Amino acid sequence: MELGPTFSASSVNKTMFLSAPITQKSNLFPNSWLNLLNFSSPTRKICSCRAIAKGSINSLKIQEKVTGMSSDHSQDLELSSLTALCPLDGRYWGKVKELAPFMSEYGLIRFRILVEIKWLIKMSQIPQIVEVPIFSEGALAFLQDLIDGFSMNDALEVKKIERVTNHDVKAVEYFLKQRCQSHPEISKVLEFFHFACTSEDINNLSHALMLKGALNTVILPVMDELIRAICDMATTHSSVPMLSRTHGQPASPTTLGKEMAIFAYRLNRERKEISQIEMLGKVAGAVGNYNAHIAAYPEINWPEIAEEFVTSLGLEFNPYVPQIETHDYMAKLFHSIVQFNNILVDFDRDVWGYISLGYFKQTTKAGEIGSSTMPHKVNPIDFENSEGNLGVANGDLSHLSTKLPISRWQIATELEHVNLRALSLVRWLQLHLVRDLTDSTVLRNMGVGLGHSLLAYRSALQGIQKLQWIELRDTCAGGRDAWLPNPIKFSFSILSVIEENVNAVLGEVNEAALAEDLDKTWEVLAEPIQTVMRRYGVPEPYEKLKELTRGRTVNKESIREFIQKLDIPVDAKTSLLNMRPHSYIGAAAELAKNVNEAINLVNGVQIL
Ligand SMILES: O=C(O)C[C@H](Nc1ncnc2c1ncn2[C@@H]1O[C@H](COP(=O)(O)O)[C@@H](O)[C@H]1O)C(=O)O
Repeated sequence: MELGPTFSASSVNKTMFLSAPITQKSNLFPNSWLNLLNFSSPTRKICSCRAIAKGSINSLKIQEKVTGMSSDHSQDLELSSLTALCPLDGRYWGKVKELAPFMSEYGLIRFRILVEIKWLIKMSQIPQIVEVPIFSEGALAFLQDLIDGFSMNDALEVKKIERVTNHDVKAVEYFLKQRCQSHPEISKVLEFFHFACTSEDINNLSHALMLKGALNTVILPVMDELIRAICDMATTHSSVPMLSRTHGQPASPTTLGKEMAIFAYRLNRERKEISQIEMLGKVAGAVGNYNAHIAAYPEINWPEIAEEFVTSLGLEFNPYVPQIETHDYMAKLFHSIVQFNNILVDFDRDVWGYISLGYFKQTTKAGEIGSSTMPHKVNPIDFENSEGNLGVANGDLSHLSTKLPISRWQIATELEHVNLRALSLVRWLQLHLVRDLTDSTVLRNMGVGLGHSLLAYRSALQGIQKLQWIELRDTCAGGRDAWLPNPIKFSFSILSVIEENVNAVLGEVNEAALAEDLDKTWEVLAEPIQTVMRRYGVPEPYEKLKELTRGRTVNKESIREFIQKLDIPVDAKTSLLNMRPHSYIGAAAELAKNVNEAINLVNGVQIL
């Protein structure tokens, strides 16, 4: 049960070639053909490279001589977590396997079985179809059992049939007919399995159900967990002052919590979008007009039946379709997940930066290695893993969302501009196909995009859990209460401290470091001072502050001296004199504290 398209050991001959750069040109492919291949997803690169590889046996032999490695290991290899080409099915299986019941080949067959059976039952409920009488309780239970009891052996049986039919949906139909042959009631209506259907009627409904199941059961709950964790960071550290860095330079202070709240807010908004996307379905036959249905039973209102059926599966009805469900909702869904993932990349990079600045310390685990050569290091590998996987996920999901809504005819128009060789291929396709199957193989990669997303969410969560915030001790040097609201927490990394004494050492050592840090940025008060001066009509406030601060060393004394000389009301002056970089945080603390109410967490809301 793999998340990526299956590559059996025997089909992965010449595996070594899969690492060949995709730009490598082969004699087998004219350049113009290479232009036609859209290599935007890793899995498709592999498929295409396999084709290129077939013509490259000679270079394999050369490679063998150079490396001294035997090239043909593939003969001995069986598919396992060590030989899987897709890391989701190998290295990361344990972290993503919950997706497999939905997103694998097994999952697809399972849902096809469900749809075919439900359609047969629907036929039995249409009064005009007298040939399929209402099923008895026993027959219904028998059919339900085929759905509920669907097993790996059943899936293998379907695959066995597919090896003969070379048609994956027909294989499911034959499997069901075989299974029901012995049932006295159902055996009489076997030909009403897949009645008037085209394969896409079964496929599109299965794909929608697979996606809905995977999102509701696995993806959305983990997204929620992640948003909750970031919200917790926001509220817990709502009042921890932090220097902002616009353009990487010290800027007006904020709080760490408020910066986290931004991410929680953004992620939550995208998550909400995802849960509001309507999953569409169709069951309108080979070209979307109920042609076969009407030919057999002209008296039935088939569009109505189709709508009833699609909605009974918990999906929205799409009434205007060609053969395929047009995949627009999928494009929207994958785009939204890409957007969610992009926000998370932003989060990962920011937290990575904060770790690097020493704002966070990461907990260590006995036995774990940070760097193979620099023993002191605790690398932010979880955030790096998350960012990397989000990139892979977005590559896949972006391709799905841009490719799926396009059918053969639009592609033909585009390709006409490419070159004449392409044109002749496309013309051939136009003449010979009423629909193309490019979506079929691409759709098998939904699990790849979702799997890498899931892995990235889990890595980010793991990274967050490892972040350690060290509470400043009450014993810290005085003066703190003047500028820090309680409870005060601040974190910082000290890469070189002795682990066992970490808390004791940090409380003291970093109190000094913290004070020094704050004293370094008194220039950030230039903004509030010049703004208060504007209020009280002091001429050229900006210019005066600029003269005082820009490119100069500014400290508490020089700032205070400047304020003392200002011709502004006493209250305003006192308030400015009391201000410190740490307290100049605006509404950041309140914004962070209120994040839960502000974003109206959609935790647990599922796609209906
Ligand atoms: O109801 C139909 O089948 C109508 C037919 N259109 C098809 N619709 C859906 N599936 C079809 C279609 N045609 C083939 N196949 C089967 O799809 C499978 C494609 O395999 P892959 O490229 O690995 O995804 C692979 O198993 C194919 O056999 C048409 O002629 O319009």
